[in-house]
Amino acid sequence: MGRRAKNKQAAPLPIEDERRTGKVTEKLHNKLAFQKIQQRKKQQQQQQKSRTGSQQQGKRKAAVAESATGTKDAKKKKIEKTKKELFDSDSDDQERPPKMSRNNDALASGWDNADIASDSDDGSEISMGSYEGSDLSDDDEDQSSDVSDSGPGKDDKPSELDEKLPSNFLFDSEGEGEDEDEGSDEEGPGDDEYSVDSSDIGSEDEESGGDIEAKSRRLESRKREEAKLAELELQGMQQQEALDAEELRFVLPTEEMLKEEAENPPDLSVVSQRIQDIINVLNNFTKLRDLNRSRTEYMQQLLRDMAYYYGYSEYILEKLMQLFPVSEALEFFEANEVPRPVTIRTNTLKTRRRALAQALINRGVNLDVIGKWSKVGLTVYDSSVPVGATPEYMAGHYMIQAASSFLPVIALDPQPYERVLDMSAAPGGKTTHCAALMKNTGVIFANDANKQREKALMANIHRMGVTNAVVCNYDGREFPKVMGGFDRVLLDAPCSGTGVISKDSSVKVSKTEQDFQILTHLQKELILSAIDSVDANSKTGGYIVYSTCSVTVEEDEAVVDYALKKRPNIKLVDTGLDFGRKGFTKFRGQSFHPSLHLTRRFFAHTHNMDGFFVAKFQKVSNKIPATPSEPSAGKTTLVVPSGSGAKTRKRKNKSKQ
Ligand SMILES: C[S@@+](CC[C@H](N)C(=O)[O-])C[C@H]1O[C@@H](n2cnc3c(N)ncnc32)[C@H](O)[C@@H]1O
Repeated sequence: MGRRAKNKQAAPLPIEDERRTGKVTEKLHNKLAFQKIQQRKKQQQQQQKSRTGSQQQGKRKAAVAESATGTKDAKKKKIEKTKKELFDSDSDDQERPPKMSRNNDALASGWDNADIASDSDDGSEISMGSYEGSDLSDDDEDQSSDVSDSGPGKDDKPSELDEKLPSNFLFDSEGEGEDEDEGSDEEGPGDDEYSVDSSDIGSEDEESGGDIEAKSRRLESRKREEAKLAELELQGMQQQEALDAEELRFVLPTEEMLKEEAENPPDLSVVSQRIQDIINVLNNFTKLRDLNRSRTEYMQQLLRDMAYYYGYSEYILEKLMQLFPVSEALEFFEANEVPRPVTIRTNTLKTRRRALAQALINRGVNLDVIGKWSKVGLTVYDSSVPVGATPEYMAGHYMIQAASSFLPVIALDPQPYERVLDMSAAPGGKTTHCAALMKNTGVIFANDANKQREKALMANIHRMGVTNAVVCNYDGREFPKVMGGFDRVLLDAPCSGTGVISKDSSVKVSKTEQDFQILTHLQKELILSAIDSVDANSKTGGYIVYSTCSVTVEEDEAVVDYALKKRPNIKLVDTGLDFGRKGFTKFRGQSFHPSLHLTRRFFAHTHNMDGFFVAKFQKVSNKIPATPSEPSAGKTTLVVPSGSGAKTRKRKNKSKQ
């Protein structure tokens, strides 16, 4: 009791004193334990690094891929593992051969401490230097056995290692609870001071009630020690996570650096890496951000870098970025750099797909069907002959047509003997498709405001053997005054062409804010004309299809939403296309009619076809309710596509070309 009382009063020694005296107190014990954990982690990391080589990118990706929940899971697992290790080390102790004396137990514990100390990089190693190189991290059990085999028992001759131990080492390090610290410097080891773990309970000494009490206290002390170790382990893991996060943290370039970059543009590979880094940060912003920079700043840098890397104006790039989460935006822009597969549509007015495929294969064309969604499409993989100049092409057996261009006609679903208007028809890919579906019956009014482009329209009509088309040249907004009462109207509207950038890269830089204003205004006027040109009482139809080869919301959902508001006598219906993304019902603070989900969006990176938008309306009444003023300007606008994009020019009201 006296010793206990004395030890109770002893305040924990400062670490420096501990080093000097070689005493291992609770504080140092914990410190050393923590250092040991850190050391192990370093070793594991080094091993990991040598396995993964210098692929920093991969590591970053993996780290980013480890989402918040993933990280939590890993943390949980680590904690479980730590607990298990602790438990196992208990088991190890318990599995010691019964012949091991308490001295040996104590020495074994001393080894634990020596191990911890050996990982320390401070002066305390001096007293434990002899244990360096004894990596106990994985071999506690072995070393315990060694001790049991050859280590000093109470009556044994001390081994060389044992001699190097500070005389009080075992007692202090084991008896760390205040009641537990029975060993003292002066008195040296006695039976009572030796560390006893749970395996001792039930041993030869159990007859003594005092012993049991002491053992029980030691057991509790041991548990406390384990809990502390677990806590240290957790702290270690948290610190490691913080270090990892620090490593992944991406610091934005300063203003000076950006100025320097403006004068000497950086290598594209540097910009590409920075794009990836910023996306990583944005995907795990709380953890990886530079605390002095806002999300907006990261976004701005990302926009600048992506615009530079992919060659877009920042205006267009930002507009397109808004459609996707950042990492998907990257896929979108990447897909725009790759040409889409060449696709052709069989002209069923002249041939069948099987016969056409055979004829082309015989000419050295490598092709396949386009997909389940079309019975007339073929994808051309490669060809030893130009597919735009084969005898089959000249004979009008097929049209070279983008896969996405099939979609509005499938949605329109024109029927034989109907009266159909193709409001913006040139150069006629969709007109000739309609004619084929109508089996050259009924009538298609193939209109386009651009006379020049109508030459190609007429050429295609002739080549494809279409005999039910009437070509006309009106501004679409003049319908239905020119004529109306159609069963179906297709408005494949003039647009910015942001869905076909892989074909016409000029869109990346040519479109301005003003262009979008003019285009959307025109689209809104045209869509109302298209709706007004349909007969709601058509026996077979009463449908309008609006499509664009643009993916911007202002040209797509916003125009459709506008039409729904202006013409309550229409409703959106299913397009009949069983793939494609649903249109937006909400976008950047804008809310559209809930039925907008019936519209369909197509993207190169998700559907391997040009970006496209399709909406199908049904007209339920011919009465146009009175609505607020429509967006009619004092002048008409003709949008002339150049390639796939569109150029805008104004002309005086009503003056035809
Ligand atoms: C996307 S292209 C049509 C492509 C066509 N549907 C096809 O599949 O071959 C848009 C067309 O709208 C025409 N256009 C532009 N402004 C117009 C207007 N006010 N009225 C009618 N057509 C217009 C352009 O000349 C252009 O040919």
